[in-house]
Amino acid sequence: MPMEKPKDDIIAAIYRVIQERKANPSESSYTASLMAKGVDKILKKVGEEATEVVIAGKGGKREEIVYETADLIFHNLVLLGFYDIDPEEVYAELRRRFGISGIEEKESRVG
Ligand SMILES: N=c1c2ncn([C@@H]3O[C@H](COP(=O)(O)OP(=O)(O)OP(=O)(O)O)[C@@H](O)[C@H]3O)c2ncn1[C@@H]1O[C@H](COP(=O)(O)O)[C@@H](O)[C@H]1O
Repeated sequence: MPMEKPKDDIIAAIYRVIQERKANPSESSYTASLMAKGVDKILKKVGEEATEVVIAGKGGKREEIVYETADLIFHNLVLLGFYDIDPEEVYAELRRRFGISGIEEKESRVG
């Protein structure tokens, strides 16, 4: 039976599926196969997908930028899943930065 499409936080929903695939791997799961290959394979995919975002960005086609960005976000979520880092931790970091100018933040860094 196909999974019901989540109506709210798609990132949280995908992360839950990733954690479920990690805990209960099956042969039909791409996520499980990636996890089984280890972190270097996940990192390779993140690198490839990031490069594809760059190529799509150069091409300027909205549809391709959206498609490749979705691939990159998904593979980033697999990396977070590998280390059991909940996307909420990334949201919290983004919330902490909210309203702080990037230039100001860089100047305030020590070292
Ligand atoms: N969002 C995604 C998602 N985005 C991309 N992909 C897969 O990522 C892969 C990347 O494609 P590529 O052509 O770059 O890679 P490839 O050639 O297949 O792989 P390599 O040979 O490079 O290892 C494809 O198999 C895509 O289907 C995804 N696979 C899964 N999800 C989500 O994860 C859920 C669980 O998926 P399974 O683990 O497969 O059940 C799904 O319901 C989706 O919500």
